[in-house]
Amino acid sequence: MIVFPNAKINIGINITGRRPDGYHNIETIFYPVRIYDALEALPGKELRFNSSGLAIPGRAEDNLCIKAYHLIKNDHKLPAVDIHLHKHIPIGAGLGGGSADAAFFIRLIDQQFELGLTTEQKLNYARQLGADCAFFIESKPVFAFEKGDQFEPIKLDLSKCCLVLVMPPAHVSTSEAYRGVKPAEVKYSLYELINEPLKEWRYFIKNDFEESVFKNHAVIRGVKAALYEAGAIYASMSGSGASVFGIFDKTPDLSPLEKTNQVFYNI
Ligand SMILES: C[C@](O)(CO)[C@H](O)COP(=O)(O)OP(=O)(O)OC[C@H]1O[C@@H](n2ccc(N)nc2=O)[C@H](O)[C@@H]1O
Ligand SMILES: Nc1ncnc2c1ncn2[C@@H]1O[C@H](COP(=O)(O)OP(=O)(O)OP(=O)(O)O)[C@@H](O)[C@H]1O
Repeated sequence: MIVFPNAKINIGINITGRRPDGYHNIETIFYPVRIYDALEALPGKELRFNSSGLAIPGRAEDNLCIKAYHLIKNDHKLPAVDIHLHKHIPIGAGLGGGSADAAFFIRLIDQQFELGLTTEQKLNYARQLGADCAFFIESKPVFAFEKGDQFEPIKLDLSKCCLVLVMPPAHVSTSEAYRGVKPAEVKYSLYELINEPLKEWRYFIKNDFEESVFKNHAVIRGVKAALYEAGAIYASMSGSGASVFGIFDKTPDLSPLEKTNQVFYNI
């Protein structure tokens, strides 16, 4: 069976507090976008993982798909599987690529081997693999809170807009990005702010990582500014960076950015 894990963007992130488990409480809007990996798993002689496309840092046995396999195998009888991942979602981008692979792997194993997992069971496996992972079990627009793995569905449809994503030549570590932010309670929740008209978002909806990440990576700040100059209605870094998305009412001309960045149109 083959599945196509998609990336996400975060529209706003408020980091509201530190948790006793070392993580942070956040609020964010997750929105699925059309940048995909391809992931195949077939019953095999032994558990194997290989990949093509973008090089994935780290050892194959630490890949989140392998971790997901072991997690499910603790509770269910599973045959060995031969996994192939074609990696296309930029890594270290704030697009949740690794988390998407893990969640789609859980979905694939459930279907292929008819485990009959409930959504709640799949969410529980995903939550053990990473904070972003649970979102990809359903991969629908949601307001997320606590660690970013509890959800409230929202009605948000940007399909009439042109979404553009720019990946600059920079890499941001998620844990380092969290260390750079001083958590603060918010007066108005993103759950309400997201209902404001799109043209107002730039004045109210912020990503708390931007301030400290922009200090260390001027190139990312520059990309956001360039998107507004090109006519974006709203632009923001996604997650802890380094990618930046822009929402436009028509396809912008970003050819100057294409010289030094990877640009994805109509995501
Ligand atoms: C920045 C976001 O992408 C926004 O959606 C996520 O919060 C990050 O999610 P993720 O990459 O799946 O995060 P994990 O792999 O679970 O954790 C990586 C590191 O980020 C920090 N972390 C993550 C999530 C969270 N709510 N609080 C944290 O402090 C922790 O230091 C953790 O060691
Ligand atoms: N299937 C995978 N694809 C990509 N990275 C993976 C995968 N499995 C494990 N990893 C590890 O996770 C790290 C980055 O993961 P990912 O691509 O999710 O980060 P990101 O784009 O910064 O997303 P986010 O911060 O939103 O979770 C890589 O450095 C790699 O070592």
